[in-house]
Order: sequence, then C-alpha cells, then structure tokens
Amino acid sequence: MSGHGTPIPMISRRGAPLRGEAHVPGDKSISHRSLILGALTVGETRITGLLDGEDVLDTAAAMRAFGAEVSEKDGVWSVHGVGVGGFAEPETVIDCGNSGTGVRLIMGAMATTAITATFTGDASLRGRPMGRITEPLALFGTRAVGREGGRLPMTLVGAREPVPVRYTVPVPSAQVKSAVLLAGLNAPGETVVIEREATRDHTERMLAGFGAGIATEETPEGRVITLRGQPEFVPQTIVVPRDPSSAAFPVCAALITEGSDVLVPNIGLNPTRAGLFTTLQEMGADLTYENLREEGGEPVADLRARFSPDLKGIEVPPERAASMIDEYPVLSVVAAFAAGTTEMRGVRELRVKESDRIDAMAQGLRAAGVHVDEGEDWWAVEGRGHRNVPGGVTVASRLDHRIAMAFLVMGLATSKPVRVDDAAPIATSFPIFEPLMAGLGASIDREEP
Ligand SMILES: O=C(O)C1=C[C@@H](OP(=O)(O)O)[C@@H](O)[C@H](O)C1
Ligand SMILES: C=C(OP(=O)(O)O)C(=O)O
Repeated sequence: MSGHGTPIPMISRRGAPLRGEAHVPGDKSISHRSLILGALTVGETRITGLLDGEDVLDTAAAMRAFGAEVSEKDGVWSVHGVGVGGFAEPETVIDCGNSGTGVRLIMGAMATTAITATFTGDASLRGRPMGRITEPLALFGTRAVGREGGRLPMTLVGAREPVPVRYTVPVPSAQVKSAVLLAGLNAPGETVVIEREATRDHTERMLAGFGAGIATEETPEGRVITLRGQPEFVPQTIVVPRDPSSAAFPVCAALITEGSDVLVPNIGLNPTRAGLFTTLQEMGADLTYENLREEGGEPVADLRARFSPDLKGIEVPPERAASMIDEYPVLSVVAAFAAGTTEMRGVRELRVKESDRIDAMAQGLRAAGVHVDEGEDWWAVEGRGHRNVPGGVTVASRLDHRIAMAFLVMGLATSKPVRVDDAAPIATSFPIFEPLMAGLGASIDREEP
C-alpha cells in the first residue's frame, strides 16, 4: 500500500531521444472489475494481463477478506468466487490503500449483503469524498457511518432486505455508476442507473460478459442502464487489455522529446477512454493508430508516437472530459511545450482525485516557468513552445501517481532537470514505469531521499 514507505525522490533530465517499444501494464479499471466480478461468481475465473500495481493488489486482498480465493501463478490469476450475495463478513478493516476505484466498487459490491465492513485507505484516500457512494447506497437500505464530510475510515452495514433503485448519477463518475450497479446485483428486480455524461463502460461490458441481464439505452435524459438483479454468473476467462492511461506517459514523453519514435503495442482504445489521443492529434501530434483490431470485446491498437515540434494549443471540449479524466496532468505537460494556450474546461472532478490535480499541476508548472490560469472547473496552460520551458524545480507529488509521472515526463524536455519529491505512488498503477522509461532511453533516475 502506498503512502506507508520511505519516499523515493526521482529526477528527470533532457537526454537521448526515446526509441523502441513500450509494453505498458494491464488496464487498472478492468483489473479491479475482473477481481470483484470473479469474487461474485461461483467457480474459477481466470485472468491474464492483470495489473499487479498496488491499487489492484489491495482489491485482491479485499476479495480474500470477503471470502473469495484469489491466487496467482506465472502471471495467471485465479479467482474462486462466492456468488452474488455470498460475501462473508471480513474480520478486519479493509485497507484500499490509494485506490478510489477499489474502495468505491467494493463498497457497492458488499452494500446489499447482510454483513458489516469497515474501510480505510492512505492519507490521500482518507481525504476523498465517499458521500457520492453512500448516498445512492442508502436507497438500497445500506447504512454508512464515516468521518466528517463522508470520509474514510467508514463502516457500511449492508442492507438486510435490499430494494432495487433508480438513480441519476449527479457527477460524471464511473465509480459511482459502478458502485450502484454492483449493489443492484443482489437486489431483486431492476436497478436503473442514469448518467447524463457517458463515462467508462467497463462495468457494463463485464457484467454482460459474466451473464447479467443488462441493457443500455441512449435517451434525451442520458444513458439509461438497466440491470436485472440476482443473476447466475458464469465464470470467465479474461484477457485484460493494456492501459491507455499508462500508455499516455511514454506517448507524451515521445511527443516532446527530440528525435523520439516510440511504439506502444496492444492498447485498449475503448472510446470512453481514448479522449487524450484525439486531443493530442488535434494539437498536431505525430500520433497514429496501427493494427486497429478488436480483442475480448474491446477495441485495441498499437500506438506510434514521434517527436512533434509544432504542437498547437487547443480548447479541449468539456464533453470529452470523462474520456480522458486521468490524462489531464500529462496533457498539461504537453501543452506547456505547444505554441498557444490549451484550455481545459468541465474538469471539476480533477479536484477530488488522489490530489487536487489542477492545483498540483498548476503549482508545479508555474514553478517551472509556465503560466497557468485556473477556476474551480477549468484551467488553461500557456504554452512556451518546444525548447522554451525552463524547468529546474522540485515538485511535490502529493501521494498522486499521475502527478509524479507527469512531472518526470516534463523533465525530459525542460532546459533544466525536474525533480519529484516522491515517486513511490507510481507503483499504484504503473509499477514498471522506471525500467520501461529507462528501456526507451529516458534519463529518469532515483536520488537519495
Ligand atoms: O471506474 C474507474 O475505474 C475509474 C473512474 C474514474 O474515476 P471517477 O469515477 O471518480 O471519475 C477514474 O478517474 C479512475 O481512475 C478509474
Ligand atoms: C483517479 C485515479 O484512480 P482512483 O480514483 O482509483 O484512485 C487514477 O488512477 O488516476
């Protein structure tokens, strides 16, 4: 679990071009869901390509605490689940580490079973809002007691006689949508979730794959998702695609580093996740999809990114935000090397991630010589153009893996190096970031704490 160990300061500097292939790890969102749905299924679910980052390992440990058998051998994960409604009461507190997805989906999955569980996490997760989950779960009959402001640690008392619900998600959040759907699994009848803005749909796809009756309809109200409760799940064999949110880092590093040419193979390109790549292409990035195909019900391609000296600032449309929500930190780094301003609107959710990502990036970019304006739900980065970003700063990663990786990417193209105070959180989502970037030729090194 992150946030408990010794800080790992790292420094990145301008050096050789990045070249070669970047084999990024499995998709974090799909990995959490594979373990949770496997744990709700009697029989053996087998998973390959699972992300073995700390966030997902914490979810695996939680599934064991709820009674599932979870093991790994030679990269193949095996989950023997307990069935929908079959979770056992955990004997100890469930620690989800740094993972919002883990804690929120697991709360949903246990909320309609007659057990009680207490959840906590690291200092970052303990600061994040859980009311957005406990409010809809209360409609099923679940009770929650947490700290002031709906924060962890928090105890959930599962509904004894759950009723199905109809719920319109008030914020664009796949975690909220998924928590309600997972709770709806053990409620009799139909649970309906309505989302005004489409968010990542991995839960819907996977629920259908395990055999649940689930239908999505596009209506003037938004996407209406109807789930029939108490399904008989059938164990699955799951191949997790590689994570587009992790691919973003070597891709963006290649775009801003002179002479680079990097291939990132087998990336999941579900349209609810691919907004960054569209945005980069609009900015003039030399970024192409090769070998576009379908694998395991998800679109997949190899991404090729080459150094792009003539990037232009653009306005990123707010309706694209959900499809690239985790990519704004690294996009803001690319924007610093573009000509003109990049405006990012409709991104209030960035303020409640592992850190306040607008504030974290704005402070680090300003210290590195880049002008940034911001409001509650928007920010704008004034690009300085290629070779004109000074750098020469130490930035705080604030227990946030994406902030750490974004600034280490930035240092590959600034005039002076960029130091990150603690790169340890990177292990939550991208444990092989350091060797992978080194393999491409990037100058990113550890420093003495
Ligand atoms: O459902 C998921 O797997 C995720 C949903 C998003 O969070 P929100 O639901 O808070 O938008 C995203 O930021 C997170 O990294 C993963
Ligand atoms: C926001 C993220 O994750 P989570 O909400 O699961 O902590 C992320 O990975 O960028």
